[in-house]
Amino acid sequence: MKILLVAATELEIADSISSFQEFDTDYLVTGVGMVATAYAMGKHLANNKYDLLVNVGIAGTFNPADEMGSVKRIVSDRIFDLGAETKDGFMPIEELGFGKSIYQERLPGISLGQHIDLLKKSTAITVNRVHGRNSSIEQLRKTLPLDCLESMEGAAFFYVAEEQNCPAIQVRAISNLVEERNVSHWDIPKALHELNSWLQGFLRLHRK
Ligand SMILES: O=C(O)c1cccc(C(=O)CC[C@H]2O[C@@H](n3cnc4c(=O)[nH]cnc43)[C@H](O)[C@@H]2O)c1
Repeated sequence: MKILLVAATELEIADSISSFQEFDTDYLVTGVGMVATAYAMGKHLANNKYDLLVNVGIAGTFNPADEMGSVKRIVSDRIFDLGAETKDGFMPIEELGFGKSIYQERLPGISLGQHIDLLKKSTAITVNRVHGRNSSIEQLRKTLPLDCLESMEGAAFFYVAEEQNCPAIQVRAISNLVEERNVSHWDIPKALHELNSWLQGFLRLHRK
């Protein structure tokens, strides 16, 4: 199976780069955010074809019960705030008639086995501005499922996979609770360790 690993930063996959070389697997570092992700993927996929795209990274969680470092499979991801403000609220892009904001994992008739099946499934939102103020987080909690993650790339990754009609999965390890900004609470080393352990196991099973 020809796989492309996609990550926002080199830091997120640094511990697996020797495995990519060992298993002859391509990887793409896009830069942080939806615009950088869509541009880098579109450019790369114009000249390269894959059987599976895999987006990996760290993420924030809205669920205080989630353990730092836990690895989740994002099955549905929404471009947050894509739409228009109205007098009393918000009109999503779907209602405006200009497209959609929710994108899904894509595994048409493909089984990737237990290594992916055993991961806990989650939904996510993808943001340009990381939530870090109590008032906006409290507001958001009223509308989101508790089991929801936040990243800065995921929905853009699924968008490009859909445009390219290519199978795609997204796997993220939790580095922080979405709370009032306090980076000292984040556990990026644990998230990176768990993410890369998962990734190396996955590559071993799905090498070319
Ligand atoms: O310093 C900060 O406030 C800060 C905020 C968000 C992310 C970072 C990073 O250094 C990592 C960038 C990377 O991490 C993903 N990520 C991790 N946690 C979250 C989150 O709570 N909300 C949104 N994105 C998150 C994101 O996908 C970035 O690519 C520093």
